[in-house]
Amino acid sequence: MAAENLRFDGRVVIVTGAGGGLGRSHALAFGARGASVVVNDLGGSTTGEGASSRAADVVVEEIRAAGGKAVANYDSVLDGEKIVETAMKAFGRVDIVINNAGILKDVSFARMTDAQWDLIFQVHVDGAYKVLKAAWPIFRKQKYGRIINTTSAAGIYGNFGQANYSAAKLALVGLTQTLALEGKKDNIHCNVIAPMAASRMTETILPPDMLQSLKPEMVTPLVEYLCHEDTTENGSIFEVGAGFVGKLRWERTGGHGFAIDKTLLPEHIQDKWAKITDFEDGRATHPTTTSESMEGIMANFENVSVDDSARPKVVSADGKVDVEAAKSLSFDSDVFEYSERDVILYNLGIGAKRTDLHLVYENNDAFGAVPTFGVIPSFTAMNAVPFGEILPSFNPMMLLHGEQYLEIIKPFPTQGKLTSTPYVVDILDKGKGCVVTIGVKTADENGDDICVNEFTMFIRGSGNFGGKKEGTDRGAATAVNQVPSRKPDHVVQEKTSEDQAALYRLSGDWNPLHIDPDMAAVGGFDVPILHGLCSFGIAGKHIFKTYCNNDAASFKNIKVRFAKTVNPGETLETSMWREGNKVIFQVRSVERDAIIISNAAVELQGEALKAAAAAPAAAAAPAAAPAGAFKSAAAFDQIAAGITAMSSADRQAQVKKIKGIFQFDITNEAGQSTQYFIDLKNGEGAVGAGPAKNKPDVVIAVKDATFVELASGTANAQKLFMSGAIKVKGQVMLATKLGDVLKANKSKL
Ligand SMILES: CCCCCCC[C@@H](O)CC(=O)SCCNC(=O)CCNC(=O)[C@H](O)C(C)(C)COP(=O)(O)OP(=O)(O)OC[C@H]1O[C@@H](n2cnc3c(N)ncnc32)[C@H](O)[C@@H]1OP(=O)(O)O
Repeated sequence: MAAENLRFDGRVVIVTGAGGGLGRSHALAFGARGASVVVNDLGGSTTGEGASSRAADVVVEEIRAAGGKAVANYDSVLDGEKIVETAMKAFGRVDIVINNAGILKDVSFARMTDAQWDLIFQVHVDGAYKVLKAAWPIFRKQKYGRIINTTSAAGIYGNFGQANYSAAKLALVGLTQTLALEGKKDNIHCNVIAPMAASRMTETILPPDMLQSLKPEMVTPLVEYLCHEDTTENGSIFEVGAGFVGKLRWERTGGHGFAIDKTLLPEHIQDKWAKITDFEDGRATHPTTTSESMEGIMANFENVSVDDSARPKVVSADGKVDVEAAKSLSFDSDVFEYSERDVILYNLGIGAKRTDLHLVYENNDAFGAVPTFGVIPSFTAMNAVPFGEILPSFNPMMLLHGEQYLEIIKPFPTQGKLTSTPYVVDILDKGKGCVVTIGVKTADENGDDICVNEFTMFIRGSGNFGGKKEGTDRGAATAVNQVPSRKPDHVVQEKTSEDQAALYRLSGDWNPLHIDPDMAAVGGFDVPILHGLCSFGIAGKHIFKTYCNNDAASFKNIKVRFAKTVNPGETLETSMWREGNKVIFQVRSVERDAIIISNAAVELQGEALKAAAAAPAAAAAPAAAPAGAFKSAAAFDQIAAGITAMSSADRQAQVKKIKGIFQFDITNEAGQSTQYFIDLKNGEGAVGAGPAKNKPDVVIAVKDATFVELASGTANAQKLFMSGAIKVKGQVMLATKLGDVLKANKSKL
């Protein structure tokens, strides 16, 4: 139990409406702690009818019986000066005013009369004013005063049937905050409480057991604390009841500043509504004064935009595009705040499996985003670009993502707040369409650049506006990245899910083209197509795993061209060729045998580059091979890649055409020789020492009679062959032709 050292000896307190409920509780408490109390109560009903001296007298008696000092006052609060006069006559001073008196006239606004409105304002607002107006000169003169006004949750939040009461109660908040400012220099403090307590005013609306826990005595201690001479709190709002005490403050969103020299239309407000109302974007503030409130508005005084005469006009009346004018435009930045959940959602959106713990489990030591995540923070920044103003014609449903370049400056943290700023890089006229490239710079919380993107959009049917056809050379961002003529060094296949676009869009690209069949039809597609950036992420993930050992610091940049659309559910095959510090790649839709990503490359750096430099280059001269083995690792790899690259469905299709048999004589280290073969007859693979059905169709190596399956063990099999541990005595025979991939490699064996 805390020592009761907050005393009010020598202080004089006026408590209005002190005949019962909260007022009585306040009066008794102050009386018990040494204050002289003026117990004011008109003795009317909760709705303001009648008057009697009894209620105040009873409380005065209670205080006196407990050894305290008190006098009664029966005046209406509208006669505030008489209440103050009572205090001055009885005790010679006033130190504290508790404006507690109040009545209700609840009725729906539709049925409310002027009298009901006026009466509530009179008792609550005028009454508080009258008492304070009389006490104020005394407070100022004695350089001391403490005031508590009583508001209500109904005033702060509104309450059905209490339009009059809500309005009056919130008026008391404004009164409090202004008196706090005006009284401060004279040591007059004013606070306002929104109590929830059982009283004559609440007993009709709350159930009895609830009323029991809402004792007025659970509110009064806050009033006592705020009124003590040592308390400095001033101008604050508190919610209090049933033992809970909390302070309230205002919160304002970061908002949006519109240019002050342009006509502001409701449509502009509509466009920015999400930003205007966003409390979660990290820009919200808690103004406590009118000057803090004005700061946002004052800052906008300088928000002079380029108006029609000053702003560079990008598209002329005859539809010509001034690219330099477009480049000179600046656009709003966008803040992207993300958590580990967003990282996981992105990784899942580009096909991460539940077993890829480093991509889907936040507690995994290597947890992080696939580096292609770098497109996500910048994506929404493009919303600030008025495509309609900078392009000759713009129909979002005719927009296709054409190319993407992403340069990673720093690996992405697994959570953070990033700011992205868009700018126009180029606008080209390709005849069939207009090609616009938007750059986006993204910075971390320290203001350091973390990545740069270039989004190239192809707007079909918007070309032929007399613009330039060729863009500038921007190095890796515009590199053509032709694939080498040799077979790929690595091939990875991944079947996308039918639901891939539905999942990927949750990472921020809400374009209906990818989900809504009707919108897809407007764009000329049979079904909603997959996001370009989803295929981009899937391919990036393949390279990240194959060449970077999932180390984000090894991934410098990536550039792709989206050559054809992809439907969710298709199998994507990424073929990769290492050329110096680049991994050139392309992505094929296996089902349609169509290249869907072309002109693509990832530049490596750091560990991945060192590892790649140390590894035998795919195009290097064949290594000296042990007798009987494949002539080079590359030759083996190419065969392996060729076979393993085929999906099961594809293999079935291939073998229907070829009916080929691979046959091997393989001698193990003990010199035992066995003939093995792969039978690709009739669409089924079989492996073993004799024809057998229903066995894997890609097993071609053996050590000590243990099969090594190429689909999962290419590197292992290669090592065994190259080390000479397994000797191929005879030669790989092709009984008949074995499809494009194997046929092309025959000569290399
Ligand atoms: C608002 C905020 C922004 C939001 C951004 C992203 C929103 C996303 O939701 C949208 C998407 O994800 S759409 C899905 C991904 N993209 C695709 O599927 C596009 C696939 N590509 C195509 O269909 C064709 O390449 C196609 C149609 C693009 C071009 O094919 P063709 O018409 O056959 O063109 P072609 O004759 O081959 O070439 C004509 C000239 O154009 C250049 N070009 C071709 N493909 C390009 C491409 N993908 N990107 C950029 N330029 C391209 C060619 O080089 C050629 O130029 P030139 O005549 O100078 O040689």
